[in-house]
Amino acid sequence: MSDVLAVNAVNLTKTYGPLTAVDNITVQIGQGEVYGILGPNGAGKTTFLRMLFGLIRPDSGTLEVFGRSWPKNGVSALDGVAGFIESPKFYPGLTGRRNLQLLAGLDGGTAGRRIDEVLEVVDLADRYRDKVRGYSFGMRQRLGVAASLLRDPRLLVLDEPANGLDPAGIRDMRALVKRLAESGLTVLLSSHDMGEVEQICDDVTIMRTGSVVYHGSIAALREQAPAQAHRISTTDDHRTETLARARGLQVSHTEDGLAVRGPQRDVDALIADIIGASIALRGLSLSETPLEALFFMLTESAPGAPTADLNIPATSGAHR
Ligand SMILES: Nc1ncnc2c1ncn2[C@@H]1O[C@H](COP(=O)(O)OP(=O)(O)OP(=O)(O)O)[C@@H](O)[C@H]1O
Repeated sequence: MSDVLAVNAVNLTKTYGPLTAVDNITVQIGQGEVYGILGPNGAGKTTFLRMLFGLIRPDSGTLEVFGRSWPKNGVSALDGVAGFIESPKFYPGLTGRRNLQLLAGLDGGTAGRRIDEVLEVVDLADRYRDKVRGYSFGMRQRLGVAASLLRDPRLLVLDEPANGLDPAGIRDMRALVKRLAESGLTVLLSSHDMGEVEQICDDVTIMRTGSVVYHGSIAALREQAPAQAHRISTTDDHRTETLARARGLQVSHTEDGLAVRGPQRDVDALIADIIGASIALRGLSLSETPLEALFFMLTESAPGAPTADLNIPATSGAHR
């Protein structure tokens, strides 16, 4: 496999009037990687993908896909790239197979011969005769992946593929993306869900209001994640806080009580202390997972603060 990066975006910026949607970001994805672009709504993920597909032009910076760029190579910059931004669109009155035939006709080449194979890959082989209007949202998303696979891509780009799916649809879509990734395809997936990216991707760029706040491996990010908090609410949170601190636990205040972090045995001892002190326990639950907590810290706190606190410079984990 060549050393050429699947995606090499350097110092990309895109503005809309006064708004900087993407602010000087660098994203480098090796061939065969399963890469996540993660961020809350408005972070700039879709704007980045639009630039990658040549739908909009960056104000500055360079973007190469397998060594090709729009300014130098025009539309052939997209050779080997397939995917969809937001939701794929189909003719609802035509069957899934007919829709794929029309797309294969536009693509030419060997695409037409791959229709049955790609329907099989996305688990729609038994529904290909049905009209798309009868498909669930998840089936349409999977048909979108099938349409992308018709082009036999080397890079598959998926913009929030699990968005709007029910739990079963999310499970099926994740399983599909994992299978595709295992087949050696380079996958670029945008998402606002840390759990999804953690399950599927090896590496991630986390964005917030147009900027990169982290890029590197999920494994390196996991090492920085804080301990999972227990959310506790009682009839006397003030005394509970004193008891928790006496146990050496970290305590912060939440909307409905306290968030307590520390070794499980100390949390267990605290619960016994609370009951021993005749304080009634009203609620006890685990907060978001450590990586989710880290994601919120990176994307929601004051600019500059999270990365400093967590010792994660925005450019940490540079993998080349
Ligand atoms: N065509 C446009 N004109 C003006 N502003 C835009 C345009 N496209 C995007 N923006 C703005 O750029 C910012 C980034 O939007 P973008 O859609 O890239 O974010 P995102 O991370 O994909 O979020 P979402 O998950 O909500 O799609 C937002 O503030 C958005 O309102």
